[in-house]
Amino acid sequence: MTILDKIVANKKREVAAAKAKVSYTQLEESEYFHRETYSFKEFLLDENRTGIIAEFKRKSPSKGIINDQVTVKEVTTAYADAGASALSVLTDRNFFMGRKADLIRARQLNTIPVLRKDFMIDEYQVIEAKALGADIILLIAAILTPDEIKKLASLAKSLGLNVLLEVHNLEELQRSIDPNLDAIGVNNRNLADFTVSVQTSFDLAEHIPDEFLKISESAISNTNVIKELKKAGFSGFLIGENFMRQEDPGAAMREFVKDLRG
Ligand SMILES: O=C(O)c1ccccc1NCC(=O)[C@H](O)[C@H](O)COP(=O)(O)O
Repeated sequence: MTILDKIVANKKREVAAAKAKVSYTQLEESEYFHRETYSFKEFLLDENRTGIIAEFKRKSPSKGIINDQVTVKEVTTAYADAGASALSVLTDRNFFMGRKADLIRARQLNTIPVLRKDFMIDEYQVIEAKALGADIILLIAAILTPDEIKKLASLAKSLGLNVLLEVHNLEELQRSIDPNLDAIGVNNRNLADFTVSVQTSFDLAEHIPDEFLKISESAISNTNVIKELKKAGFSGFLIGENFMRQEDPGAAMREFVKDLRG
């Protein structure tokens, strides 16, 4: 069983428990359920911002604990001040030490798009994402069929959410493209064996149709890579560990952005 299989098996149990605890009606009564979401595209292409989707990530299966000493408040507000185009907040508890409450907190404190970073396998989670205050959901091609992607993406769009599809290779990309997607993210981390290579983004860039925003995800740790990715057509850069492993992730992002704008 791969780690991804374990995450999905656990997620099925988690979603069943969440459904038993909070009904669809209760989700729809949330203060955020009827809010108008921020446009991912508008923030990513805003030249006053950086294209960086800055992630709040305490722990990961590949690295263990990264940073469990900082708060959502100090980190996400500093990320936004440093020029993040969007925030990514992990809500998976077992494998990433994330919490749904982290997403609510990030929403309360910030006025830029927030991505619910989780393993979406069920329509309930999409509705829940809207209720928690998310603007963007992530669909991971490696764990979904093309029909599931279509169904989840179409539900998300009907709720005003932006949809980011994550792929790791050409086969996943070609079988998963759907008109309801806003952005396609190339994950530079192989989720089966955790090896990382930014070359994956460069290799897939030309295969992503131009109507989708192109995002490069994971293992980005220097600004020269971002400059090269921009030349290859990427407008979004998802960065987690590079900032979160520092004592002050917000300050780390500020320095990074200074260098990027250099
Ligand atoms: O990060 C992991 O170890 C991981 C393992 C299994 C599934 C997903 C995983 N990460 C999710 C992500 O996509 C990253 O958190 C995100 O792209 C940021 O990556 P990084 O900048 O390398 O922290």
